[in-house]
Amino acid sequence: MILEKIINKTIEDLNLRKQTISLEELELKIKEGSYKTKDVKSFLKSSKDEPIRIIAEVKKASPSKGIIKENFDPISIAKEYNDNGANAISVLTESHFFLGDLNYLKEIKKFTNIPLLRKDFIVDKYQIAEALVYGADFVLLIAKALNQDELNSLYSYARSLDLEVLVEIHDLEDLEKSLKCGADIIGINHRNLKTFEMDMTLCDKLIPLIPRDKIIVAESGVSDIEVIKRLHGIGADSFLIGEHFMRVPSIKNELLKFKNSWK
Ligand SMILES: O=C(O)c1ccccc1NCC(=O)[C@H](O)[C@H](O)COP(=O)(O)O
Repeated sequence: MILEKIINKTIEDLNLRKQTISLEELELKIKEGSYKTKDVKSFLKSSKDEPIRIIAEVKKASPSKGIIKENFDPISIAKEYNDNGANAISVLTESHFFLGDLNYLKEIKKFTNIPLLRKDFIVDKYQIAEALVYGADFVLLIAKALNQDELNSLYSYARSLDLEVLVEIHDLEDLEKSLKCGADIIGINHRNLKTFEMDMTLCDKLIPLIPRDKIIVAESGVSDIEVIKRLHGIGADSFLIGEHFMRVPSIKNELLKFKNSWK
């Protein structure tokens, strides 16, 4: 199963990185440094002035599609996102299956004025401390990859560092877990991470069950202005879009089109 495979590899890598710098050392760095995070919720919550919020992803490859973007330049992609109305940038940092890199976060942080998401398979506090040190403003926690205690503990740890958390769900059981851990930002991933199957009707089933004060992010498979309009109409605040932006001739045009789709 792909999710298990990714997580096993993640843990292997993590154990290697811990030999170079320990969690205690990372935490000391955080204590002695000045790592200020942005107010992520204000960037992701739909408002009258700006109803459609976009989290644009820097994504070279994926387990379901293989290489998505040849001649991948994460810096110029992130610049285009930052300069053309994206509300946040999702930076894939997983290196084996998505060909991401933690250093992309650090580099992208230097010139962006919108929040950065560390998009990875987080199973350990260590990755959360790393996320802050490398420049993230928020982290992804995947409900399907964690039991309730793990989710609660990683969530609290992230919040204790002032990192916001996007809790990703795919079904009712995940939704219950996300609410129990106190998530304020809930991502509904249309993609089943175990089978890669897409269910673009998932928001219709899950959004009505989510308290109205939560920020809702529709994730994966979004490439169409009609889908954005429809999902916004039923309550989605933000849209996490990766592959589509990697394939279009002009990210700028596509971002503008999506952001204005409510008009
Ligand atoms: O993208 C995949 O194939 C994938 C496979 C297994 C686990 C996670 C996966 N993707 C992570 C994501 O959630 C997406 O990168 C993100 O939602 C953007 O999706 P898309 O717009 O479809 O690229």
